[in-house]
Amino acid sequence: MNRQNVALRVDEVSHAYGERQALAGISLEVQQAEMFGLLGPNGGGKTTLFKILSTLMPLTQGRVSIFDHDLADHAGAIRARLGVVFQHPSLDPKLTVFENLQHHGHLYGLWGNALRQRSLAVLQRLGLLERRRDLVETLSGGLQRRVELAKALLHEPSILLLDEPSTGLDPGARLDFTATLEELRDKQQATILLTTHILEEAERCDRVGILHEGHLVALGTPDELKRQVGGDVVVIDSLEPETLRQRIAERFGCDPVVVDGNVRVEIEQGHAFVRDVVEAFADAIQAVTFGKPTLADVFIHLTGHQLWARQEETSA
Ligand SMILES: Nc1ncnc2c1ncn2[C@@H]1O[C@H](COP(=O)(O)OP(=O)(O)OP(=O)(O)O)[C@@H](O)[C@H]1O
Repeated sequence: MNRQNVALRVDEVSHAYGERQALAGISLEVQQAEMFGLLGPNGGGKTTLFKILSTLMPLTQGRVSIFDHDLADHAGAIRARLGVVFQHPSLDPKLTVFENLQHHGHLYGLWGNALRQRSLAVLQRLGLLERRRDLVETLSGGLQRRVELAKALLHEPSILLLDEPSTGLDPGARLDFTATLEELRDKQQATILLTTHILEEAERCDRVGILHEGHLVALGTPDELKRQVGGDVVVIDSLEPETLRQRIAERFGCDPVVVDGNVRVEIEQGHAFVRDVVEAFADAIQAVTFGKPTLADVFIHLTGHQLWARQEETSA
């Protein structure tokens, strides 16, 4: 990694809420013009780290620097260089898109023609110019998120921090929003750090850090992380998973595990294994799925747990 181009450096950051250790010695770097995703299940520590980085919560242990400004000493200077999109809506629904931007601009000391020109430029960049006179409450969820982004960009920040930006968006709007972020990275050289528990969003980041119980359990490009999982992933639904797990281990000399009531095998040549396992244990198998590893498989591989509960998977 080129240390010259580091935009954000997190060094051994820990945080405890009373007895509960929410972050345990997190270190990572985000490069300029990189889109970095912090992926993790609920409770992993994403929001805690996000709050520290966005200066909402004091840093109690470790170091954070943003463009070589130390967070502990220069929180004010850092705040001016951050564009933050929070998980919860921060727009006034009864105002127009343009009015929302004007109010936000005033908070950053922008006024008059300069603010107007900058608002129009940001709206243009995000494809919102035509909608500037619309009340925010009349916009779709996806468009409202884009207005949040416009707000965050108004003071021309050096780094964008986004907390679960696509939560609540339908898959189409989510793809659209991620494409907007990619465009900002590619055309404006924007540095982006986002938290997410949505796989598709993490897959499109340049690099991903996986947070689990306050620890950074993996860090790398999505492809690098997926290569940590050996071969293909076969998941077998069985009424007696533990018995089947043992029988498969004995018969095939592999190392299956039971995760959430399913037998899970990481194996090369998964398609051939599926054929063989079904032939060998047809009586004990309800269903089999097989595929290339995803980041969810990386998480299981590293922690032995699912990234999220089943019902969230379908509704996310
Ligand atoms: N204000 C608080 N007081 C006490 N414990 C807290 C507080 N905020 C968070 N925690 C705990 O710290 C741990 C990390 O929480 P955090 O909100 O950072 O995780 P997260 O990955 O952002 O999860 P989520 O996606 O649910 O927001 C969790 O165990 C959580 O219960």
